[in-house]
Amino acid sequence: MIRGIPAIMRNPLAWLERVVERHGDLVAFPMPKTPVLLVNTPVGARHVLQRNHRNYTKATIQYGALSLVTGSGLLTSDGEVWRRHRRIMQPAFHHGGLDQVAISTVAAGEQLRDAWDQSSPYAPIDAESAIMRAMLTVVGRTLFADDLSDAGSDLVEAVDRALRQVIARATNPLAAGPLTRLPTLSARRMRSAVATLDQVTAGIVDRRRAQGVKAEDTDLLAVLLRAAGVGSDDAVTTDSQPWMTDQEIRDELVTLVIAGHETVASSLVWILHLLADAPEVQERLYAELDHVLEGRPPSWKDIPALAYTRAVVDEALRLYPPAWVITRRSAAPDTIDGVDVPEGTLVIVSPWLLHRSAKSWPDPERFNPERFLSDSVSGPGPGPGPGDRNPAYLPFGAGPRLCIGRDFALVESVLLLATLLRDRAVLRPAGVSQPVIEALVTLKPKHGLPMALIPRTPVAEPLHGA
Ligand code: HEM
Repeated sequence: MIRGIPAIMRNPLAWLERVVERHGDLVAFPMPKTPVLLVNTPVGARHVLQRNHRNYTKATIQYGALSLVTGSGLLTSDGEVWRRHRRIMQPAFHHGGLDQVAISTVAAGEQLRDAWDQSSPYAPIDAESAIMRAMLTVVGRTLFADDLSDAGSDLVEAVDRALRQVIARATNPLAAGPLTRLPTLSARRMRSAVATLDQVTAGIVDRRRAQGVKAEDTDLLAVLLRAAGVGSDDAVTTDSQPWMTDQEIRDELVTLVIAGHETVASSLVWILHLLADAPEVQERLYAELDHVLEGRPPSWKDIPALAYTRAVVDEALRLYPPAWVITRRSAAPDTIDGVDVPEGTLVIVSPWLLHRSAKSWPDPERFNPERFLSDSVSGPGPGPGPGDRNPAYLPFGAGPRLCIGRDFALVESVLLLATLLRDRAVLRPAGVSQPVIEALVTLKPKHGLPMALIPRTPVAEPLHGA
């Protein structure tokens, strides 16, 4: 594996594909100090993430590198700290708050349409950076009750800089450990990006402390501040100690800024890319949007009727899972799918591989939303869709560490897509080449994604079954 480091760093997705092609679905790497096991069977992946999750921690290179930016937020922490934080934060992700997510998403989508319209008549804009900023404003409004639009560009840029350093360290074990403390250019870049994140999150907290936390506030920041003893007599405490320190609040805000906008933006960008090359999927999607919305902006209550839109989102998450690799470390010896796993093994599960395996998906490379269409009459709302029945489908992970923002992300994705395309068509401009995938913390198009949104006439054909 050490000899393979340049290849991993150059193109980790191609490297993973080559490994399973040559060595099968359970691959043990002969590493001198740390045993490493790539697990590419649905049963094995679910064993690690779900069935025997207690034996698998996040003490991995991937999460160690990420924690240099997020500290011990929900994504990177383990054990008692993780359990306490998840319990405190879960209510802010309750379904009751999703209508606010819907309102903010549609508002951000309308702004995005304006940006497209203002670029000299229907010229392309870089969908990647525009969607990234839009999703950041949704996170700001819904989770922190704050307007992040002014800080947007700085924040997006700081997150990008920080995460590039994270991935450089995570894909190159030589860059981890004591080397991270050397005053290299990369370390300086990381420090300056983290300083920007610190500054923006401190600003969010200061503004909210000054404004006060009301008993009826249910946004995430209110929940965190209450746990730190702010704004109410019944603050969540144990032995008169607040449940959260200022540092813990900072770590969770940075975690949510990163986990909450970059992932959703990544999935939306790949949806536009896939749609641009699939006229028949566009046609069916537009037929549903015309039928349900009749040209008006969507709202929360339209979601159950937007079943095909949701299937497009699910299928894009299959082909381009933003979290393309998930790692764990075994705490005690175990057996995965018949393979012995010594204590301390670094286990790698890749949704990218599992989602494109011909053993689990017929015609796996094809963009075919139909495979996710529900048989149910009411259509899917937020929450698990029919695709979740396939054990090889893990875009949001599995088990107790399942993404806390899954329903939040699905509402955002369905409604942003519906807002953008309710009377527009997405088009890859002539001369713009296919994007090159860059596997960073999420999957990104290497040089952005220039796309045009052009007005379209309503689809004449009635929707099948409508
Ligand atoms: C399409 C969008 C998203 C995808 C594909 C995604 C994917 C994932 C995955 C795979 C995990 C599990 C990682 C592991 O097991 O190691 C995860 C965890 C997490 N996600 Fe997401 N996520 C998305 C959106 C969001 C959003 C919108 C938020 C917040 C608003 C969020 C916050 C988190 C947090 C805090 C965790 C850690 C949960 C825990 O361990 O308790 N994610 N996400």
